Amino acid sequence: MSGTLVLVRHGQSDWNLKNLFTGWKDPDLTELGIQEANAGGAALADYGIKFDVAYTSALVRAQHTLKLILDKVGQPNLETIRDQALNERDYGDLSGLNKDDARAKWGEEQVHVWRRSYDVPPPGGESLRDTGARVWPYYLTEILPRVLRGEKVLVAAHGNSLRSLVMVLDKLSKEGVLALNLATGVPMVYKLNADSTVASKEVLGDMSGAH
Ligand SMILES: O=C(O)[C@H](O)COP(=O)(O)O
Repeated sequence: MSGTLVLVRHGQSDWNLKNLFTGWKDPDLTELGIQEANAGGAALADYGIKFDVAYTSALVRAQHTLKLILDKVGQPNLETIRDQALNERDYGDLSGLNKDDARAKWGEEQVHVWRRSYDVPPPGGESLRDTGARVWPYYLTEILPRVLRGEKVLVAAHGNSLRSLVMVLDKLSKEGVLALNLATGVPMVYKLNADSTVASKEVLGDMSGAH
């Protein structure tokens, strides 16, 4: 057994609440999002984990979530690395549009394909494959070596940047990833084998509400 990798999607953002495509836009957390981040931190505190390092994106909703979690686990000054490689998928021309308006304009199926498929990008944006093409190399070169050295690593990021990682860790197919949704603020605790494969996965909360 090597180290521990904890992945958590940011809490609800202001644009999540307004049902707007967000991508690389930079809204902060709502009051509910703050509560969700605190709940995720409390679950990790109850789990009894102490982290060696934390990673997050260049976007404030993930950075704020991370700060709240670190406060809850009693590590407010933990080494934290921010990198845009962990940013949410770029939603391109859809950024800022209401998701229901988009469904009315382009149809339910087309919007679902843009949001959840593996290799179909939204107009002017990134597909999940495009997102993974920046997330996975960053994970391999920066994060995984520290986990394999036995460190406990926390990553606070986004629904789709984390879906691109979870897809590989959980060995999901292109078809399987269509149904993968990550709830806001719910930590996923991975223990890895020496060969970087997943030894165990624990979800510290209710992932069923994810959509
Ligand atoms: O970027 C966004 O709009 C959200 O963070 C994720 O959106 P999605 O769940 O529609 O992919």
